[in-house]
Amino acid sequence: MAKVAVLGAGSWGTALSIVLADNGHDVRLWTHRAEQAEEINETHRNNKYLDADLPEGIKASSDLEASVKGSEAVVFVVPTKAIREVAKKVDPFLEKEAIVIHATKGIEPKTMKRVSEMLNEELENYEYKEIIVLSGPSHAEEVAQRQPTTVTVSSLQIEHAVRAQNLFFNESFRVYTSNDIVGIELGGALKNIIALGAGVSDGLGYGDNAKAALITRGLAEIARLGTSLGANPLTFLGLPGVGDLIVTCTSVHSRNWRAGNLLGKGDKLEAVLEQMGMVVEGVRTTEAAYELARRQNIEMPIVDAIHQLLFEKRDAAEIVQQLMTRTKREEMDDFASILRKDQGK
Ligand SMILES: NC(=O)C1=CN([C@@H]2O[C@H](COP(=O)(O)OP(=O)(O)OC[C@H]3O[C@@H](n4cnc5c(N)ncnc54)[C@H](OP(=O)(O)O)[C@@H]3O)[C@@H](O)[C@H]2O)C=CC1
Ligand SMILES: O=C(CO)COP(=O)(O)O
Repeated sequence: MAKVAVLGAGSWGTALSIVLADNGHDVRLWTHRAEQAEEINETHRNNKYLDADLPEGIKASSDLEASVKGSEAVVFVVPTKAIREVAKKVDPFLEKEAIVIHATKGIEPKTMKRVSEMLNEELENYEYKEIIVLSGPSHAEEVAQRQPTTVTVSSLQIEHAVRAQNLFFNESFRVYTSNDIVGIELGGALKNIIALGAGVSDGLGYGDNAKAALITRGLAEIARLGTSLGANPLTFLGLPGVGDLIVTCTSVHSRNWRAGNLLGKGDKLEAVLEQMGMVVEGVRTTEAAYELARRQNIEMPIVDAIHQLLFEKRDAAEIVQQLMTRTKREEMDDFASILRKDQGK
């Protein structure tokens, strides 16, 4: 069994630590707050973030060097905005034999970089092709209860993805592999924007028809942008694509859905984020996707609408009206263009 360092003691870092400890691994759950490490080690719980008893195999620590030293795998699970800071801090201690995995879902505003690209820039000894992402429809709350969950791990070097698959795979946590890291990271990050929209729709009092429309047309936007950036269009029909989109748009566990729901009910963004107390990745990813869509010259009306709501202080009901009254068009236009692109036409 391996020593594994999990960097980030929020809800997802804690849930992934449970999976690893269930598999018999010796888990170091690193937090930047010493008092949180003490609390976890004394109570075997991480109450602020997850309602679960933690297995004995998890030891929390605020000592980064001790956490990663001798680890066979290092798993980054801090929010996107903290990735560079934590990667810079951990770089001097990383041993080349360790595989680097991340389970963070976001795109960096301004640089428009995916998390694996940010890690590649910050970690001296790792090549881009070695970095692994873990993503899929997986709310921490259900993983902690060992409810059946499926995710995908991806790396350009498939043997790295297989090592991650072996590390996490168990009877309630089924892990697939893929080499489409671009599609998998984009699917996981962009669905958060659509989940904000699904929450807004519910907050406004709209029903299942509206939500199904958002999910379906949201998937078309994600696939259009993703394909323009080199992703395999089929990835968006998989777990880290439509799978994660469904779970995030329809679950009360989703922080993005919950934040959107409060916005739809009329609360202000700053108040909503303060109230959440956990990361709502879709907000910063909206900034990045809005710019990416312009750079790639891709039409993304739902992303534009969420951008207007979050950053241009537009009224939610007005934005829905604007989406509904866009120019008439043929439904499968976007898919036809994705297929043509995939076939090199
Ligand atoms: N929750 C889930 O079900 C899932 C989440 N994800 C993704 O995982 C990532 C992490 O999310 P999640 O765990 O839910 O977020 P949470 O908000 O639950 O926790 C974030 C954690 O990161 C810590 N943190 C924040 N900034 C820093 C920093 N600069 N240095 C060190 N630690 C820091 C926080 O510390 P502090 O307590 O001090 O604020 C906290 O422990 C996100 O990208 C999310 O999209 C992916 C799949 C499922
Ligand atoms: O990515 C997730 C589930 O797969 C978690 O989504 P939220 O961050 O919206 O809770």
